[in-house]
Amino acid sequence: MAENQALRLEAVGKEYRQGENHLVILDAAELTIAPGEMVALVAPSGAGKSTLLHIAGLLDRPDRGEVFVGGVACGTLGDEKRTAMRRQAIGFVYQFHHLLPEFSALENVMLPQMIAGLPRQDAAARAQELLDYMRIGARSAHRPAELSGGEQQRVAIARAVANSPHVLLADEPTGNLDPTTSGYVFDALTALVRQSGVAALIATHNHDLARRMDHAITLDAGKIVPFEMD
Ligand SMILES: Nc1ncnc2c1ncn2[C@@H]1O[C@H](COP(=O)(O)OP(=O)(O)OP(=O)(O)O)[C@@H](O)[C@H]1O
Repeated sequence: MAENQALRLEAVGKEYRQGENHLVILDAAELTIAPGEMVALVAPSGAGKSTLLHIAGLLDRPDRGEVFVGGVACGTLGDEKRTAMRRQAIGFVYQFHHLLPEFSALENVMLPQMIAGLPRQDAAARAQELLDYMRIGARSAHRPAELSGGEQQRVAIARAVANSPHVLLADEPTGNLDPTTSGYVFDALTALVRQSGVAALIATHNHDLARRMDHAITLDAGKIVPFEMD
């Protein structure tokens, strides 16, 4: 891949048709995110934020254009290869942690690695390392219900990068936290992105967080354009 392109959207188009209605969500949209770069996606409700994240995350296919993940063109991949690519090369973080309640923090971070075929011991070592990095290593035996909201979200972030993905997609990753906790979790997320070299696209309505990223973008009539903050 081009050194500076962990995620690239090239001339991406997406429309929804419902009866007479014809909704253009993405129109020749262009986006490139380099390894270790953080891009804020700040878009009003209904502008197409989820559509963009789903297309970048290979959960949905564009009508036109191409998505490159780690330099690989994903448009022509069959369903099985896309799923494998999604599991290996893309990490997701949501507003709510979606951790598995019956497993410990460590096991939650081990699981995606074991699904990818890593031996249990190696997965455990990597999971502990990531939890330590997220400053939650001492809580690795706790189940999600025994963790605070900020701690749960740290585990979810560690899980998202467990397979060393090229791309991290996050949808309001601190949206459920109070401002102080949100700031701490965002600090940990930033350190992890910089250290791991994952390319991060982070949807947020929080302008303070958006300001702390490398760029902020928004959607305007289907185009991806810079978001101007006041
Ligand atoms: N499968 C679909 N069929 C028809 N219209 C859809 C479909 N999915 C989304 N839309 C419409 O496309 C537009 C963009 O949807 P999307 O979910 O991407 O918005 P969003 O920016 O993520 O909004 P929010 O922040 O409220 O979740 C909306 O007007 C939505 O109603």
